[in-house]
Amino acid sequence: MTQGWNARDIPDQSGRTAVVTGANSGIGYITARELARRGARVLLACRSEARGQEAQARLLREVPGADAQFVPLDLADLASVREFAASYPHARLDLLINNAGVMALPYGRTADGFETQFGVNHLGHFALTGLLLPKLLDTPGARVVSVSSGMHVIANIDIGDLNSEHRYRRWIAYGRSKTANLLFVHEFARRLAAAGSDVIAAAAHPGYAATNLQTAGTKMEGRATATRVVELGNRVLAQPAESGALPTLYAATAPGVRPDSFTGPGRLGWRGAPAPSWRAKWTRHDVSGERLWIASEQLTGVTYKTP
Ligand SMILES: NC(=O)c1ccc[n+]([C@@H]2O[C@H](COP(=O)([O-])OP(=O)(O)OC[C@H]3O[C@@H](n4cnc5c(N)ncnc54)[C@H](O)[C@@H]3O)[C@@H](O)[C@H]2O)c1
Repeated sequence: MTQGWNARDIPDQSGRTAVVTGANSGIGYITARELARRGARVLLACRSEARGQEAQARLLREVPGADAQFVPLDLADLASVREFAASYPHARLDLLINNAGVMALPYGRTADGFETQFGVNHLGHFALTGLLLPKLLDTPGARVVSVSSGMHVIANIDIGDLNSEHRYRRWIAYGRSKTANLLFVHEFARRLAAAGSDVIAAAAHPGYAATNLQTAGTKMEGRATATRVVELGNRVLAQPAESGALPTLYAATAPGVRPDSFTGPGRLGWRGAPAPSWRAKWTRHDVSGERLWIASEQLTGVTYKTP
């Protein structure tokens, strides 16, 4: 069914409004650009003003006449998330693409004291989605796509140590944050169905795509050799960000996408056309999903108001 699906297959998005987090680079930028190319109004929700403005200018060069605007959003700061949601200017929100992410960083904390990977990849998006939920519920056919990763398979969440305070292993923390993305989608989809809402919560996995993601940590630590090795891997093994964005674009726009589905990069698991992706059993665990949800509400102070 998804055989050979590519960006040309994105249905017309005229009249639709999309928010893409982390839209200044990599998969987020391509996602924003292709949605805009199909006629969507796109808000580029980015942390850095300079990079956000640059991305907006680049997008307008690449898609002349596009309706694309940078809006500041720092997912590592709940005040910024609240400000973004409170000043959201449009009546409708058709697509919320929870794409921004960080990977394998040295231990750090967000402005609110959460471990950075859990805080940005999961909690920031949890708060953002909850605060924008009234707009999503008011928009027929709205979808929320969370960009997870095949790397979720390396770690289940540890509900007793969500901020990795007892022990921090950077890759495990990344895997946990990506499991949290999938558990969030699972529990959100369950809650939406129970409320009789037609909002679709789905997840995507880009495969291995050459972006800034892989070198952010090594650059932060000044590890030049490691950075070069990772860059070589990106050149030789990875697919371009254009291909990495396809599962997200598919989950966001293709007809027939199911709630709580996980679209990945095809049979090989790391590149190829969008297809249903394998996911670890623990990402569909109802009790875990509910526990993570309750903890996320407590940590962020954001309570979801489903009808
Ligand atoms: N590239 C891959 O191979 C790959 C594989 C699996 C999953 N992913 C996922 O894809 C998503 C996109 O990553 P990418 O590969 O395009 O990397 P990228 O580094 O190019 O993009 C990540 C984006 O997130 C933004 N971001 C980081 N911290 C933020 C914050 N505090 N507030 C707002 N924005 C913030 C960055 O500025 C950047 O724009 C991530 O969620 C990542 O985990 C990527």
